[in-house]
This record gives sequence, structure tokens and C-alpha cells, in this order.
Amino acid sequence: MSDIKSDNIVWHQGSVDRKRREAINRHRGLTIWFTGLSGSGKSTLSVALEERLTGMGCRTYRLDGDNIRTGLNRDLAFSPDDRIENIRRIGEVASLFRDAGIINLTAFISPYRRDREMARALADEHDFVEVFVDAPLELCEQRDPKGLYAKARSGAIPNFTGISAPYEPPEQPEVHLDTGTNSLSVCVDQLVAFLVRNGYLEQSLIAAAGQTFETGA
Ligand SMILES: Nc1ncnc2c1ncn2[C@@H]1O[C@H](COP(=O)(O)OS(=O)(=O)O)[C@@H](OP(=O)(O)O)[C@H]1O
Ligand SMILES: Nc1ncnc2c1ncn2[C@@H]1O[C@H](COP(=O)(O)OP(=O)(O)O)[C@@H](O)[C@H]1O
Repeated sequence: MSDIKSDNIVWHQGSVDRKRREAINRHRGLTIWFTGLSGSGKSTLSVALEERLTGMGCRTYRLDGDNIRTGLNRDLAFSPDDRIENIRRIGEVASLFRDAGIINLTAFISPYRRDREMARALADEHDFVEVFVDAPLELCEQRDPKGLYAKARSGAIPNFTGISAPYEPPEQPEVHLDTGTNSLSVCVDQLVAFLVRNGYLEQSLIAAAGQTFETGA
């Protein structure tokens, strides 16, 4: 890649590859990328979907904005440049998890379309499922699970998404969830149905969990 700062970097290939890891896991490495306003339901959904997938015997890992910002990305705040770098790093981390054969669920506002597309571009086709967690700003503000909208309205938090910073909704997400109207369990069922319908989950995993799904549209 042209933007690598160092010369003399030579890729080192191991002997265990992604295919072998995936064969053991009985599913592909996959990124499920949740995007939406604060309070739209990204964290809640990713936790619930991870619970469901783990119940089927899938290997999963959840990457959540608030958590990652206490560690790997603790040097980043919420300026446009910092958000771009936040999502660039998460795109790379998600790529590592795919290579590990793990279903990774990312819950970041990821407000810029271009950055989400950059994260997608690191994945093979079909290995990146963008989920638009859609709830109207007014509802997110009513929910205000962490009291951040109130702080943002009072001016205590600058650059707050939806109030004083932009959010660019996906144009063609693989899954569009209306969390303003539908319950959490309906949304999780929609997600699982999408994964089954599109061949991400083997029938044997689903059968082992004793679950049945309506996979129609
Ligand atoms: N200014 C501002 N704007 C938006 N959100 C803010 C801000 N300051 C702090 N928070 C809290 O940080 C969480 C969003 O972090 P992300 O890493 O997902 O943001 S981004 O993708 O870089 O835009 C977000 O979490 P969620 O509510 O889960 O979305 C907030 O808890
Ligand atoms: N269908 C739904 N999916 C996800 N969350 C929902 C849904 N309906 C209501 N909620 C509620 O909305 C809030 C979403 O908060 P959270 O998951 O922290 O959002 P985000 O991670 O996008 O900031 C929670 O209080 C959750 O219980």
C-alpha cells in the first residue's frame, strides 16, 4: 500500500490460514457492521445478536465504540479527523478478526459513508454486512440512554452526532432495521434470517441450537 510509512516491510505468511480456521469454526469470518445515531440501538442489537450466534456455537467478538475508545483508540476524540482514524483502525481490526475466522460485530456511529466504504473495501465480497440501525433523531433523543443528548443540547458536548455533527445514512445497507418501530427481538430475528437466507450460517449450526427462522423477506 502506498501510504505505509516504512519501506522494507515484507508480509510474513503463516502455515495456518483463514480457511483452516473457518473449517474448525464451521462458519466464515464475517463483519457485521452496525451504524446509526447514538441511542439508535447499535450496542443493544450487537449484544443480543452475539448472544444468539454464540448459542448456535458461532465464534464471535464484539467491538463497541465506547469500549474501544477506552483502549486502542483512547487517543481519539470526535473531530472529523479523529472519527475517520477511529473507523480506519476499526476497519483494520475487523479485517484481522475475519482472518481469524470470527464473526465480529462492530457498533460504531461511523457517521461518514466514505469511511464505512473504506472498511468494506478491506473485506472480500459478502464478508461485510452493513446494518443500518435506523431510529429518528427525536426518538434517540427521547431515549437518551446515557444522558448525552441533554448534555449536547446544553452545549456541554461539542460535535455531537445528529445535533452539531453530521450523520450520513447508508444508501444500500445489506440490512435496514427500523428500531423506532420494531422490538429488539423482531430486529434480531430479521438479522438472523438475513444471515441464514444468505448462507452465512450452516443449517447444522441452526439445527444444533434448536432454532427455527422464518427466512422469507
Ligand atoms: N461528540 C460525540 N458524538 C457522538 N458520540 C459521542 C460523542 N461524545 C461521546 N460520545 C459517545 O461515544 C460513542 C460514539 O463513539 P464511536 O466511536 O461510535 O463514534 S464515531 O464512529 O467515531 O463517530 C457514543 O456511543 P453510542 O451512544 O453507543 O453511539 C457516545 O456514547
Ligand atoms: N429494536 C430495538 N433495537 C435496539 N434497541 C432498542 C430497540 N427498541 C428499543 N431499544 C432501546 O434503545 C436504546 C438503544 O441504546 P443503545 O443500544 O445504547 O444505542 P447505541 O449503541 O446506538 O447508542 C436501549 O435503551 C434499547 O433498549
